[in-house]
Amino acid sequence: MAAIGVSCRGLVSIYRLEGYDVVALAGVDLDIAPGESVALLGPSGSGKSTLLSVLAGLMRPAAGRAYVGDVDLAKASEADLARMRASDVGVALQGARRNLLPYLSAEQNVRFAQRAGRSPDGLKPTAPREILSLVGLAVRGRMRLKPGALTPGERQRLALAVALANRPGLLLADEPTSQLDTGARDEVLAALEAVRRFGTTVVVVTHDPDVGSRMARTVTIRDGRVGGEGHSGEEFAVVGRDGSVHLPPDVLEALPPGTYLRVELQPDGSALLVPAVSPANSSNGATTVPVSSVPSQWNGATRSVGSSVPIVGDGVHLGRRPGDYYGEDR
Ligand SMILES: Nc1ncnc2c1ncn2[C@@H]1O[C@H](COP(=O)(O)OP(=O)(O)OP(=O)(O)O)[C@@H](O)[C@H]1O
Repeated sequence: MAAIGVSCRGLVSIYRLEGYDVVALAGVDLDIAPGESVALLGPSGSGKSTLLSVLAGLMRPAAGRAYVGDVDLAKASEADLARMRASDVGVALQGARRNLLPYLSAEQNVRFAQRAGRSPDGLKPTAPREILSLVGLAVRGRMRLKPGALTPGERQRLALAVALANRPGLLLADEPTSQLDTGARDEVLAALEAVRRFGTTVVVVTHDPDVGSRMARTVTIRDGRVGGEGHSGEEFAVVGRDGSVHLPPDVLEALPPGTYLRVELQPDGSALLVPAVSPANSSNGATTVPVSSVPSQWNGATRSVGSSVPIVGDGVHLGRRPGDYYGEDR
């Protein structure tokens, strides 16, 4: 199946518990192009796994829009979601063993997943060996082994193979490298890269910054929203639809919540942050936060925004276009 993209606009996701609700996603705006490879990073509890669950069609958006290809996850019928899960989207849950049947060999696990799912377009399923070869497991001796006899890294790659059994256009993997040593982690990363080259969009949740640094794009989720992005190793804050920007953690230390700021647009189109002692007395003691020259991006096209950049917290609005990226001053 051809690679499938993702689009979220103001995506809200809520766990409804007895007596109270937990807002796990609080307005995610995110586009992932078909064939991209993206790592979702962020602190524990920030909403990464919830986002994965929504994209997998396992949880409905409470508000906002989310599309996987042309499937509208808020409006799709249960049958449409089941179809999407069976053929369009492959999911590797956290913990390889949760994805595998312990009494079947590696090859049989893939074959079983093919029977449980549905071959795209009614085509004959791909030979399990071909899928196992994609993740580096098509070695006869290994294909015949049961999950318990494989190494942890091989088990994780088998979990990916099972998720790929029906050749989905989008692979979602939750912490595929957790608890692996460096060698096994690198093999899993190589397998994910092979999957992407094969023409599958890859979205991975990870705590491991090293894993993030090996993916072309990282998206950091903070407090249920997109808090920043990394492209080719460079970090950017992202202007949200409401004009707000998450402060990067190191800037937040210098400008803690509650800090009053003046945001000054410069003639060259850049902007400065000016912390103020108090709004009533902002001319006394105000200092300028130095910011650096960076490009910003809009829909993938790089354009210059000038010699300094704004870094502002919730409630401070920039009046720039939503989705603009700003580099952090380092
Ligand atoms: N089944 C659930 N019931 C209630 N609240 C939940 C449930 N799952 C997650 N949450 C809450 O939703 C928020 C987001 O959790 P989520 O698991 O998506 O974050 P995460 O970034 O994946 O965290 P981690 O990295 O620790 O897995 C957290 O406040 C969490 O406590």
